[in-house]
Amino acid sequence: MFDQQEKITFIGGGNMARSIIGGLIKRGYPAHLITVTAPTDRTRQRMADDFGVNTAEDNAKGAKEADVVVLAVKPQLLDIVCERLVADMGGHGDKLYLSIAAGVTVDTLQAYLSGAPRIVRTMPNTPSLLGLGMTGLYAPAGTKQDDKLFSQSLMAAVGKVVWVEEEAGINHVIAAAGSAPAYFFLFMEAIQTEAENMGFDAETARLLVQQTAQGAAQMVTESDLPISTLRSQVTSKGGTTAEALRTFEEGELSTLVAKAMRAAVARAEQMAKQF
Ligand SMILES: NC(=O)C1=CN([C@@H]2O[C@H](COP(=O)(O)OP(=O)(O)OC[C@H]3O[C@@H](n4cnc5c(N)ncnc54)[C@H](O)[C@@H]3O)[C@@H](O)[C@H]2O)C=CC1
Ligand SMILES: O=C(O)[C@@H]1CCC=N1
Repeated sequence: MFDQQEKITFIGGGNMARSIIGGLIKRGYPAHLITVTAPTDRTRQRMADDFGVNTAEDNAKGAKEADVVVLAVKPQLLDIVCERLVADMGGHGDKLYLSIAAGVTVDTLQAYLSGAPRIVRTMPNTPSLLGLGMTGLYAPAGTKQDDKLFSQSLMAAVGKVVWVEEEAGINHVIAAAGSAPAYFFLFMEAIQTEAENMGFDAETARLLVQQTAQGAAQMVTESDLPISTLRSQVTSKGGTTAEALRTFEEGELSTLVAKAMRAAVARAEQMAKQF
């Protein structure tokens, strides 16, 4: 599975780092090659207990020996974290830096990392934890093939990957995949709530929604048919689904989804100017 096994340090042990690390360990990446840095004892302890990885409180200590550094802190912290990291390590160390941060461009990262030449941007999502992630990758012109291949194999270990040619494509991946699990969760929450209002207990309402969502997703995955055909197979003429879908149409659901995705892109663009 992993042709190359490098020492990887994750700077930050939050939701997304956890999802990727959990996925990597599940796929057999050696835990002793992974280090996570985080300021709180609790996060470090959980990472060590759950995945058997190394931990460090100090970012530079954790990253100094690494071949690959995954930047997994919030975008607004990246400047201070990166600048401190290279200062404490005495330079960027010519490591491969993989950023998962939304809205921070390669140029900006390079400036934060004292000109580090090996930077790849990735945009994963939380289902990586189950090996069902969807990640977009972007490497600037001139990136070595080895660095591209390693970044790709790392993210492919926790799901599917797509490369984008232009850096702006990362923002489109955010809208369609990075942020999108939350859209589906919101939809599922709404169904669950209304099922409860209709009289189902919470456990049954959750079962109804989770099994249906999983079944629908699996049908899309396993079928060659367009998604619209799968939809029409559920929609009997003059039946119940048609009425429900008509209600969505009246509420302009598709327009609303497009608007939401564009809002995600706009926010990423705004963040790129801000951070
Ligand atoms: N959560 C998601 O679904 C996705 C998140 N991302 C990106 O991943 C990055 C992290 O996001 P989350 O994991 O959601 O955030 P989070 O808040 O769960 O995790 C951030 C982690 O950084 C740690 N941290 C804070 N200050 C630190 C410091 N000085 N040094 C080292 N670690 C420090 C925190 O302890 C925390 O564990 C963000 O840049 C975000 O844009 C990308 C794709 C999806
Ligand atoms: O909400 C965010 O900014 C991050 C990036 C994609 C998912 N979570």
